[in-house]
Amino acid sequence: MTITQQLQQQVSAAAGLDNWRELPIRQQPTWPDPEAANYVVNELAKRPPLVFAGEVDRLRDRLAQAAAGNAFVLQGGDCAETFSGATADKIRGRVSTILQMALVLTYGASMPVIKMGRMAGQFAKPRSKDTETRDGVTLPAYRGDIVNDFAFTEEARTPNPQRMMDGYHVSSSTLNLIRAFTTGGFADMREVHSWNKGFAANPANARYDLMAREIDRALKFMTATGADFEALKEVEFYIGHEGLLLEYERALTRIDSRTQLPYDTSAHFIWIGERTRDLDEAHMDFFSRVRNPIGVKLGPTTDVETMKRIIDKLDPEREPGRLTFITRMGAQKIGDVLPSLLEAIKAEDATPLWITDPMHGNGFTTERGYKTRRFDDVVTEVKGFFSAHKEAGTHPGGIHIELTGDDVTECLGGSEEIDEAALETRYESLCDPRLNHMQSLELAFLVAELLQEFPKAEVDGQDNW
Ligand SMILES: O=C[C@H](O)[C@H](O)COP(=O)(O)O
Ligand SMILES: C=C(OP(=O)(O)O)C(=O)O
Ligand SMILES: [Mn+2]
Repeated sequence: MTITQQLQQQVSAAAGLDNWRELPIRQQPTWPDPEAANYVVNELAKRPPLVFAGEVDRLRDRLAQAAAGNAFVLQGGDCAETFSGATADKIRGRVSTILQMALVLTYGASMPVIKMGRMAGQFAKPRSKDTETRDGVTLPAYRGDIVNDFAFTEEARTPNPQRMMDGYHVSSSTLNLIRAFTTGGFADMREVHSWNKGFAANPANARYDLMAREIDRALKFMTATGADFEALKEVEFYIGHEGLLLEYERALTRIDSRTQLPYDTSAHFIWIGERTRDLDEAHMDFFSRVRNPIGVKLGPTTDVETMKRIIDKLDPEREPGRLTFITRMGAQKIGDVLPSLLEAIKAEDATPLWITDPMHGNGFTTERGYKTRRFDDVVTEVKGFFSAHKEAGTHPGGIHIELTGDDVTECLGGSEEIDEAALETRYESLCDPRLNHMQSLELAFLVAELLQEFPKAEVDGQDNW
C-alpha cells in the first residue's frame, strides 16, 4: 500500500466512513457473488475521482447564495439514466433543454441560476417492490443500470457488480461531454435564446411569446452596451444524483489532499431519497460525514420534528449551502404540509435551501399500465410551493424536474396536449415519466412568470454562473 493510500485509510476510519455498515440499510441489491462485488469496489476505490473537491466547495457557496435568496437552482434529468442512453445526441438534448430553461428562469428571477443535471451518475433506483411480476413470472425489480438490466429475464435482472464499474465509466464520459459543451461554446446565450425563440414561435406556445420577445430585447440591449458575450459562453454546470448505492458512493469517497476532509467524488451534489432518509439508518449516517452539499427529499408525511432532526444530523454546524430540502408532497398536499415546515424553520437558526420536486408526489398508473403524471399537477405543485414561500416570506430556491430533451410521450398534458392514447407512441423511461423537451420549456416559462413576483436579489455580477 502506498503512503497516500495508508493516509486515506487512516483519515477515513477517523471520519467514520464505514460506520454505516453496522446500521440498518434499505434498497440495496443482494449481489449473488459478494466476492466479485468486493473486487469491483476495491478497483473503483483506485480510480480517479469524477469531480474535484474544489468544485464541490464552489457549488456549496453557490447553493448558500440560493438559500439566502440571491440565486435559483434548476436541477433536471432522467429519472433513471441508462448506459445505452449515454449518447452524444441524448446528452446534448438534456444539456440544451436545461440551458434553455435556465436562460428563461434567469430572466424571470433576475438572479443567477445554478444549473445542475440529474446526470452522469443517476443510475440507482429505489423501488416500492423488490420484485416485478409479468404474466405469472416473478423476477427481481429493475434497480437501475448500475445494479441490473431492465430486460425481463432471470439473467438480466440478477444484480451484477461489474455494472458499478460500467456506471463509473459512463458517468465519466457523460461528464466529459457536459464539460465540453458547457465550456466549449455550446452554452452561448445568444444561441440558447434562438432555440427558445423557436419554441415560442410555435402557435401552441403563443402565450410565452411576449416573454421570449422581452428576453430578445434584453439581449439586444446587452449587445448594444458591448457586453462580453465571448466570456459568457462558458457556464458552470454541476452534476448530482441520488446517493443510494452506498458501496459505490463509499468507493468514490476520497480524502481531499487540500483539506484532509472526505468528499464523495461521484458527483458535486448528492441527495438522499424519500425511502432511505430514516435518521438512524445507513444513508443518513454516511452522507452526514462527507463535505458535499446534501439534499433530502421531504414527502407529504414530513413533520416539523423530523425536519429539525434532519437538520441536526446533516448540518450540525448550520453551514450555508450544506443542506437542501427537496419537497415532493403532491399537488393536493403541499398546501397542507409545507407552510408549517416553513413557519417552523423561521424559529430555527438553520437556513436550508428549499427546492420543489413537483414530480414524485404526482405519479399514477393508467388503466393500460403506464406510469404517468399530469403536467397540470406538476404546475399546481410548483404554484403551491411558491405561494407557501410567499406567505412565509422565505425564498423558493429552485426546481427539481425529471426531464429529457427528447420528444417522448410520458407525462400527460402540456401545450401539445398529450393524452393517454399518446403515451403509447413514445414512452421510453425505464422508471418514472419525464417531461419532454416542450413540456420542460413550458414549465420554465411558467416558473419564470411566478418568479417575477418575488423580490430581486443583490447580485454583484462578478461571476459567470
Ligand atoms: O424514481 C423514483 C422511484 O424510484 C420510483 O418512483 C419508484 O417507482 P416504483 O413505485 O415503480 O418502484
Ligand atoms: C426516487 C426519487 O425520488 P423520491 O425519493 O422523492 O421518491 C427520484 O428522485 O427519482
Ligand atoms: Mn423518479
